[in-house]
Amino acid sequence: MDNIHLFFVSFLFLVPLIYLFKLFTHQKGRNLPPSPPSIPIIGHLHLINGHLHRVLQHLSSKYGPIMALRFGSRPVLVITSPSAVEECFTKNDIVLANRPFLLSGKYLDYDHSTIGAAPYGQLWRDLRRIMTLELFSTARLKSYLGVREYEVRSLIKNLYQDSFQDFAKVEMRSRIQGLSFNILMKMIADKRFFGTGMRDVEEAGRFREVITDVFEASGASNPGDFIPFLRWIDFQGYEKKLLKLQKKTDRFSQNLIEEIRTKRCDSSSEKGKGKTFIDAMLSLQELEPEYYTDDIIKGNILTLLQAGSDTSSLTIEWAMSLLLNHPDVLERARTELDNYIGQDRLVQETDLTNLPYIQCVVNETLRLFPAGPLLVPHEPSQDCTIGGFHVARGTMVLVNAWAIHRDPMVWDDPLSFKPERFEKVENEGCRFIPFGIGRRQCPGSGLANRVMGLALASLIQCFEWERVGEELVSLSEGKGLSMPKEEPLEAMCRARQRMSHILKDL
Ligand code: HEM
Repeated sequence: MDNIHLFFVSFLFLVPLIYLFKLFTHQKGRNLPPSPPSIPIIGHLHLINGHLHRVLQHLSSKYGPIMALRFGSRPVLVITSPSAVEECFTKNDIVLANRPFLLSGKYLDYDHSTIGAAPYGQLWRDLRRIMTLELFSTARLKSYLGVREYEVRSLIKNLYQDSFQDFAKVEMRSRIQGLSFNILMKMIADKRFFGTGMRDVEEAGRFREVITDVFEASGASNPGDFIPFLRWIDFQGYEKKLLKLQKKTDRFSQNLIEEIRTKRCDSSSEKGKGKTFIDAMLSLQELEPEYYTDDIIKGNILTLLQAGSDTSSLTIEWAMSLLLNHPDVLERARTELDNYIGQDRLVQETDLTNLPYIQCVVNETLRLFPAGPLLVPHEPSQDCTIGGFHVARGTMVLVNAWAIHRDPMVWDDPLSFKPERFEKVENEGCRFIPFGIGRRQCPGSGLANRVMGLALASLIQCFEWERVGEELVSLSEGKGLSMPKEEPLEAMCRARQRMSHILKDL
């Protein structure tokens, strides 16, 4: 046997042996969570075929609500019970506030320098503070109320033009995506794209497609993240794909920054400095240019668009699909609106606190179809215990919110769509976690709830809705981290007679 063959044979035998030895010595004497049998090198990766949240739910039903897996060389912990979630994000909240380093974070999060991907530390704290102040505080949300109402009205007006005479078949996905994208773009760059008839629409359309690709490429979908050897050879060309995506998103966000920079230069007065997220970041850049670089700004623009636009629009699309399949629920929501608002004006965002059933519909949709079915992966910065089990530093922790939301031990009749279940309890605790929990929980939940509530309420108040055919709207899930509906929603829509006098003047 020549040297090369000898090298490969020893490699084949030695690697699994070293791996098993390391595993054994590290784990000896520790109380480890239950785990399915694994295969050397790949661990449990061979079990992952299909939607990850579904596969993990199936495995957890056999191995328990705190289950250990290994994706190649990376240990993974899967949490599927409210009590374990509570322990993770109360006692262990700081330890678990870290994020794992994944390859997508290198390219799409500019070396993990965005609020979503940054490790728990100073940069993350600074970004979270800035975003709370500039985008998510109650005062900030109030100042953007006009933007949200304007965009929802545009959606309604647009639908009215198609449906004022009779029932018309309408495609909903692109309309709703345009709504949430425009709202975010106004907050980020004081710009709206869709519905303007501007040349930017094409550019934004392309960018929206890129965002969908980003969702597909982000997170735990790259085998090279788990088996380092595959990364060396760029298995399936994943790294190349990320690089290509990064180039596209980079150009888009750099252009936005340059536009605002030029506006700020043209106007020397403070008044010329706008109130957008980019303005806020550029003001900070003037004070600390080496800390708040263009790359940091670009990464966070992309994060906001990725985290904020598809999540809300997909949820509205799921909600409309569920309502079409449950006309009784739709009717009850409409009665609530008619009773409280009447027919002399359009519903406004400030009405939402008086429309509890609409909020129940939103919550029930988020329970069945959470846009982050596994939240975003967490990673303990030091060894800790969860449910009495030892969890090593560096383990990727996945919380299966989707499975908890559908657990019959936790919810009554969990697979049925029953918004009224949210009428009884004020605080659902750790069994309802569509926005995560703890210090890394979604900072955009207030914004999302306002947009989803107002959009749904307006669609219900102004239009009659029917399914395109006899059969129910399909509720199959498509590919992607945010669990989109597989087929874009189409529905029959007709403007309500009693609202026509308002709709025709929009
Ligand atoms: C239906 C709408 C939404 C859902 C279901 C949702 C869900 C989530 C979830 C599950 C997480 C991860 C929490 C964790 O790690 O435990 C998250 C994080 C995040 N979300 Fe949302 N989100 C929504 C809308 C938004 C909006 C509108 C924005 C902003 C415009 C936003 C911005 C973020 C950011 C920046 C993070 C990362 C936070 C961090 O790591 O510190 N989200 N979201």
